[in-house]
Amino acid sequence: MGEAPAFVVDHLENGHSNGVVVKPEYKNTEISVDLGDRTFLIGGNHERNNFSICVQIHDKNSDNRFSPVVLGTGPKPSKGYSAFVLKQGRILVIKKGSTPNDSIWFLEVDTSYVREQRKLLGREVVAWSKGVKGNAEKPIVISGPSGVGKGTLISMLMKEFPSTFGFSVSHTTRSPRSMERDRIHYHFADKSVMEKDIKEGKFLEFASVHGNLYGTSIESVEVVTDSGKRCILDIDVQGARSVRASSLDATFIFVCPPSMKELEDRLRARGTETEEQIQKRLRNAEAEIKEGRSSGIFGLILYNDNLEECYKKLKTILGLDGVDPVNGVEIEGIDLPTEHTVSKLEEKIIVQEAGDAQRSKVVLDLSSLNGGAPGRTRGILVDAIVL
Ligand SMILES: Nc1ncnc2c1ncn2[C@@H]1O[C@H](COP(=O)(O)OP(=O)(O)OP(=O)(O)O)[C@@H](O)[C@H]1O
Ligand SMILES: Nc1nc2c(ncn2[C@@H]2O[C@H](COP(=O)(O)O)[C@@H](O)[C@H]2O)c(=O)[nH]1
Repeated sequence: MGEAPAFVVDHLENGHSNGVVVKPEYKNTEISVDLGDRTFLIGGNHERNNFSICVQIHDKNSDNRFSPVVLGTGPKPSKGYSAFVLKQGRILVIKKGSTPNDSIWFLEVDTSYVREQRKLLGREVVAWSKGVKGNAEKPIVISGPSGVGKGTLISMLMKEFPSTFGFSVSHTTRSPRSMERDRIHYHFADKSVMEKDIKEGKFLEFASVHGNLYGTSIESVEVVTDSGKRCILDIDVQGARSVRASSLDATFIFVCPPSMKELEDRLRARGTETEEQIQKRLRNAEAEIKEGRSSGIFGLILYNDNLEECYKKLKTILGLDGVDPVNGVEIEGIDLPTEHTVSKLEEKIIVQEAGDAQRSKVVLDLSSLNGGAPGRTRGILVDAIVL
């Protein structure tokens, strides 16, 4: 299928008022993007005020204008936008006068992730994904029964490679253990709040595990990827299955204990659960190990018998043998001229500095895009030219 034609950027004169005060500098900055029998109205900040620009949909057939569920953290309001319809149900949005790390965004309106979420939520859905230069390593999903040593292995990895890996801090409704701190080990959440956030599509995955609710918010993954680090998720098998079914491309690792007896000994020695909870976790472990080994979710299975040996194998499969632990991946932002005009030539976007003096030009090559919501859109190749 060919690429849809570039759309027309309309600056709507009147903005929209539904009772929320709009900052004067962001008034009248809404743009409209035509896509089939719908117009996407992007910009202004009448709904979410200063936090993220607003998205509304105008259905041309019914002449109805409504607000979809907007997933992901979107761009902050700006003094102007340009947009282009790309193939595969995405709209490229370029901000004027923004910081390098907030300049390029993709609004997904009909990608497989959006279609999946639409089905799940039973409502119209769009999703924001920030555009970043180059490619980063895939997130790592680590699963395994409780007490097998996932947390221990992840801590070793983060200690040795502090600037390479970042931990996705999950939400849970279970109570904190004595050494656990809110927002470091988990976001300890109220069940009703977490359920509401799940309904609003804020979670990449969630599951009921050993009697409590656990989940990975989209924001938790974004925080890590935005810091330029490779994201590690410590989640149960049900969660791993959901991530596998999502559009997040990840490396899946399952950790097995040497025996059930050893698993039980480790859980007891950890001393964090009551006898009743230990029994529940051990009962669940049998099914988890069976599924972890046979479901095809996990591309890699590690046996955590001797901790040092297991850690060495983990580093080997992550390609970390002989890697300098100090240097992490750095994601650079995309620096655009503050005032600019934008044009599109096939899969290249040309951003030209406005004005008569020596003008700089930035060419964004979108031919190798990958990733996308939930998370970042990667693979933008950038050429900066000073004329
Ligand atoms: N290879 C090993 N040999 C002996 N003890 C180990 C080994 N790996 C981890 N342990 C110990 O086992 C206990 C459980 O480990 P850890 O807390 O990392 O498990 P986990 O898989 O993260 O559990 P949960 O899913 O409940 O969070 C800890 O006390 C840890 O020190
Ligand atoms: N599906 C998810 N599972 C998660 C998440 N965070 C943790 N977990 C799993 O829960 C059990 C129990 O953890 P504990 O801290 O109470 O011992 C463990 O297997 C974790 O992997 C999550 O966000 N989603």
